[in-house]
Formats: sequence, C-alpha cells, structure tokens
Amino acid sequence: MGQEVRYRVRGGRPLSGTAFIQGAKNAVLPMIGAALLAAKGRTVLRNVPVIEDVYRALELAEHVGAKVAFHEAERTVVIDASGLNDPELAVLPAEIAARFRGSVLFVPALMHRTGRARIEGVGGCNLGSRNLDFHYRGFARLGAEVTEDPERNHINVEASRLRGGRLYLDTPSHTGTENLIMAAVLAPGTTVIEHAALEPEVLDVIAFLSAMGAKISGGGTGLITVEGVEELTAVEHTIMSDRIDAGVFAMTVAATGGEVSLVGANLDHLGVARWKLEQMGVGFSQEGAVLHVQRDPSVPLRPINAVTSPFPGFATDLQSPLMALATLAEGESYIHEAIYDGRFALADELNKMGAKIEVEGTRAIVHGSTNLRGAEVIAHDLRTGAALVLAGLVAEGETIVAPGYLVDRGHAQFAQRLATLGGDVERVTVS
Ligand SMILES: CC(=O)N[C@H]1[C@@H](OP(=O)(O)OP(=O)(O)OC[C@H]2O[C@@H](n3ccc(=O)[nH]c3=O)[C@H](O)[C@@H]2O)O[C@H](CO)[C@@H](O)[C@@H]1O
Ligand SMILES: C=C(OP(=O)(O)O)C(=O)O
Repeated sequence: MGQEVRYRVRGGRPLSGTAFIQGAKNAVLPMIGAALLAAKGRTVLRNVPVIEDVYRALELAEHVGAKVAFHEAERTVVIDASGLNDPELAVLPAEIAARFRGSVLFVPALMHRTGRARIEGVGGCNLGSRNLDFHYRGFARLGAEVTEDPERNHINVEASRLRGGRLYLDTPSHTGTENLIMAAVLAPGTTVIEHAALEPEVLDVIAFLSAMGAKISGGGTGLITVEGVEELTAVEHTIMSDRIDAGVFAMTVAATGGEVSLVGANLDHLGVARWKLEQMGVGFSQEGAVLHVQRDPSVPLRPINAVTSPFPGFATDLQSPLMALATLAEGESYIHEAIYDGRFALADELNKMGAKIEVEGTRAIVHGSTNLRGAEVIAHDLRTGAALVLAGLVAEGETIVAPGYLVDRGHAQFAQRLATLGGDVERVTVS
C-alpha cells in the first residue's frame, strides 16, 4: 500500500503574525502551457507555487518534449520548449493529465507546435459536471478537427491550419478563455472572443503572452481581440499572487480571531469576498503589498448570504472555506453555488464535526453558531480540504483531514505557513 498524506489539526489558538501568499495556481498552469508556444529560448517563471499541480504540469511539459527545471528554493521554473516538435509525443496521457485540470491548457501549444494533440484525460477537482465543450468547439471554429474516440475515451485534435475566427463563450469560462486566446495567438488573422472571463489570472496570462509578442486587446472587458503573429519569444515573468490562497488565509483568521499580515495579497483581487467578510466582522487594510486582516474574537461573527459567480463575483473556490466559517456565525447563512452543480461535499464533513448544514441542490443553509468538535474527515477536493483544516483550527480536540494530496494540489506549505501563525497543524505521512 502507498503512503497517504494527512493534515492533523488541533483547535483553539488564535492566529497572529505574517504569512506569505503563494503565486497563483490558476495563473502558473496556463503560463506553463503558454511557455510551450515559444520555439526558441528559455522561459523563466518566478514566484511559482510549490504545489502538486505545478509538478504535474512540469511532468506533462517534459512528456511532450520540453526541458524543464524547477528551482524550488527560488520558486523559479525554467522551460526550454525548443525540442517540442514531435507529433508522436503530442499526447496528454491519463496518468498525468487526469490528475489536474490545467492539463487541458497544453492543447494550444501542441496544436501549434506539432499540428495535433491527443487528450487521454483531464482531471481537476470533482465538483459535478465540468465540461470542455467551449474549448473543443472553439478549437474547431479556428480550423482544428476535433474527434472523439469513445471506445478509449480519448479526444483527437488535428490542427495543421489554424486561422482566426469569431468565438463566443456561453459562460465566461476561465480556462476556456485562456485556451482560446492561446489557440489564437499564432493563428493567422483576427480572432474575437465574446463573453470572455475577467479573472485577474486571465489578465496575468494575457500580460505574459503579450510580453512574448502576442497581440491581444480587450483583456478585462469581456470582448477580447487577438491578431495572430508568426512567432512568440521566451520571456521572464513573475506570477501574480494567489487570491484564493489569500482568501483561505483571511477566512482562517476570521475563524480563529487574531491579526495577521498577508504578504503579497491584493484586496482588489478578492472581489465580492472582501465585502462579505467585512459584513461578517472581518477588518482589512492594504498597505502596499501587504494585506492586514483582523478579527476580534470577543465579537461574534455575523451570518452571511453569498452566491458564487465569475469575477468580480464571489469566487466559487472560496465557497468551501466560507461555508466552514459560516458555521461559526450567529444565525442562518445562505450559500448558493451557481458555478458547479456538485460543490457541497463539504457539508457532510462539517456536519460530522457538529455543524448544522442543510443542502438542497445547489443551495445550502448553515445554522450557526455551532461548537465544532474534532473528527476524521474527508477532503473530497482541494478547497474542501483547506476548509476542513480551517474548521479543525477552531474545533475542540483533534481533526484529521485526508487525503492531504488534494490540499497539496493547490496550497504550498499549508501546514508550515499556518503553524508560523501559531496554528496547531501538521502535515503527516502515513503508510
Ligand atoms: C485551473 C483553473 O483555472 N481552474 C479554475 C477554473 O476552472 P475552469 O476553467 O475549469 O472553470 P470554468 O470557468 O471553465 O467553468 C465554469 C462553469 O462553466 C462550465 N463549462 C466550462 C467550460 C466548458 O467548456 N463548458 C462548460 O459548460 C463548467 O462546467 C462550470 O460549470 O475556473 C473555475 C471557476 O472560477 C475555478 O473553480 C477553477 O479553480
Ligand atoms: C476547482 C479548483 O481547481 P481545478 O480547476 O484545478 O480543479 C480549485 O482551485 O478550487
């Protein structure tokens, strides 16, 4: 039997001090995919989070023919994609690709560099239905031939002649927008993408591609225009900070009470989450690159209503920690998960800890406040895992959260950073 990572948490200590917010998972993954578009030179990515999804993305980059080096201490990745030109290697194998969502972001580089791609699996958090039809339909509108091999459950993409086209997204898909931009940057002619995503990570990816020589306008407006160029150059880029990591830390301080400085966090990137936390009783102040978060533990948290929606709406990735926090608020909180149809697996786990959460479809009512008690709970996905660690930090007794791999997919040195703030959290490996 293999080894399993678990988080062991004991509650009761307020948090204080300084924590560093990592580089953004959802920006670095598309950038690793985008780095493969450069046929010459070495791309240097800085402020790279040391998370499992990055390891998987780098394994995938090597698998398709790039040379990569991850200098973890420097949080720097160097990618040389000059050797990526063998169509036989243009395969996203299930054993790597099915372990994270960002694998789909490799398809544009494979199309441009080798003329084809075979997708044997795409993973990511299990949150209900997560389609990729906008990606595949968009590639097809740009001239690719996309076929399904239902027997093997593979998607084959042949793309010898991509060209600009007019595209529309039914909902402003985050990776969908990034993927269609990456498919368009080297396609001759003009591509227009309507109803594009506005997330800060999408804008960081556009900044990175623009530095590489891409011609992209309209980022952040919902209507993006791309003029295809002939080649892109390898450049150096510093990844923006991770707003979800910052939100999880802010909510954890809100839960335990205390005062914490989050280095690198940007209040503007929290969107509506900032206003919701303020309504609950959390104080924020931004001082340059440092975000101060404080909550007076002697004042009860107020309940909250939240509906998830694309940026600048309440981020779905912060919905789980918000649910955990709402169990501590005095009164009834209402949460509507409007992005995913299966993102409430956390409710049962919190109920094991003494919470009172009722779920009906994509709506949940959290009855607070409850005194949480430690339990063995399941991290069904990345943010469920982080939310259960948050709950464990206020619960009486010991909480064990597993599998820890899912937390490690997206939060770097999570236990160490919380421990630095005074939290009693350990990451343990058991066989
Ligand atoms: C690696 C990465 O960046 N992951 C983030 C990205 O995921 P991801 O990019 O996969 O999420 P999307 O924005 O695409 O998904 C939003 C919704 O649109 C639907 N949809 C999407 C694409 C498609 O082709 N067809 C379709 O129907 C999905 O099923 C989902 O219900 O944005 C999500 C929403 O902010 C976040 O939770 C994820 O952390
Ligand atoms: C849903 C998430 O990630 P992914 O899209 O990578 O599964 C997340 O980051 O919470």
